[in-house]
This record gives sequence, C-alpha cells and structure tokens, in this order.
Amino acid sequence: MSRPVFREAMEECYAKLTELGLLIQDILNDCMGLPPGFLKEYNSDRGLDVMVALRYFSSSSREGEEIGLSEHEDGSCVSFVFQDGVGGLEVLKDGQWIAAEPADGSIVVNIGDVLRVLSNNTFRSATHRVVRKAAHRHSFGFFWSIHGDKWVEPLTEFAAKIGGAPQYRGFKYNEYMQRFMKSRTDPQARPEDAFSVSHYAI
Ligand SMILES: O=C(O)CCC(=O)C(=O)O
Ligand SMILES: [Fe+2]
Repeated sequence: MSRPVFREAMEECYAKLTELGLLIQDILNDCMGLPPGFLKEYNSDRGLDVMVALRYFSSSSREGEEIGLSEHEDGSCVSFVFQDGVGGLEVLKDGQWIAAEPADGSIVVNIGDVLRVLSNNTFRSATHRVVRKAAHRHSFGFFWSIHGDKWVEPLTEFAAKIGGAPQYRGFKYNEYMQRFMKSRTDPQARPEDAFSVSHYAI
C-alpha cells in the first residue's frame, strides 16, 4: 500500500473509532444512570485519544518470556482492541485467567480506570494481559481518553445511587497518566509495588 493510501485508510479508521467511542460513551452514560449527554460534555476533548498497533513475537522456550504484555488495567476511559486470530489476550476473573478468544469481526471493549473512578467502582476496569503463542500476533488498540487537565473523582450521582462513601480520592488525569506510564515502562522490582488506580482508593 502506498503511503498516502495508508494514511487515508488510517485516518478513516481513526474517524470511525471516534464515532464508536461516542456511541459507547452514550450507552455507558445511560447504563450509569447519568443525565443525558453528561459524559459527552465531561469528555469533550478528543486530543488524547490514541491508536496503537502492537506486535508480539512468538513464544520461545526461554523462561520468563511467556508474557507479551504484563497484567494491567487500562488507564483510559474506555478502550477497544482488535486482535488477529492468534489469541493470547486474557482477562482475570475470580483469580483465574480467562482467554478472550479471537472472533472474526469482534472488538474487545474494556472499561478503563477513569470510568472505574467516576462510577465509584461500579464499572470496573478489568485486569488483563497478553501471553505469547506459537505464532507472531498483531493487535490494534484505540484508547478513548480524557483531557489531561480533567479532574477525576467519583460522581456524586453514584455515591448517592450506591448509598456509600466515595471509594477513591480525586486526581488530575495528567498526573495519574504520568505515574501510570512510568510504572509500565519502568516497572517496579516487586510487581505488588506497581502503580495502579488502587493508589487512590480510600
Ligand atoms: O494486544 C492486546 O490484545 C491488548 C493490548 C492492551 O491490553 C493494551 O495495549 O493496553
Ligand atoms: Fe490493556
């Protein structure tokens, strides 16, 4: 594919993903019982959305190289993953890793930490990872984000709805993202010291 054609295809893809993000955000807005358009207005800046192409090398017999992407929760608001047929994406449920089997034409939708905090831990960002398989794997992610200056804290609507106290302290998204990215690129010696949204848990 020539470069201008590739660029055009990517731009079209990005525009479609933005439409998808807006749609899913509206659906989540309803599911969360928020006033119509609340999330759309809260999250009106599309500047930090990011699309990434990922490539995982095939597994080798060397110990310690089984994991392609270590366990984490997404720091976004919502994220979308397109995977090829190789597989390897796993989700942690009740202490067990469950394979998110690739299915043609499907998109994996993950709740990110922003929604987890806004919803006062009602909508949870799932812990997931990628294990290497015998073949190389390609995937493609789109992270529906929020503006870096945004303040993230449990919405009072939720505290009222679940009748409990806020479960997180508020934070500025930029600061949280910087610590999140540092912990991903410069991991702690002890995995239990890794930075995650639980840092803000009350
Ligand atoms: O490659 C995948 O299937 C998942 C990628 C992922 O979880 C991420 O980039 O946050
Ligand atoms: Fe992820």
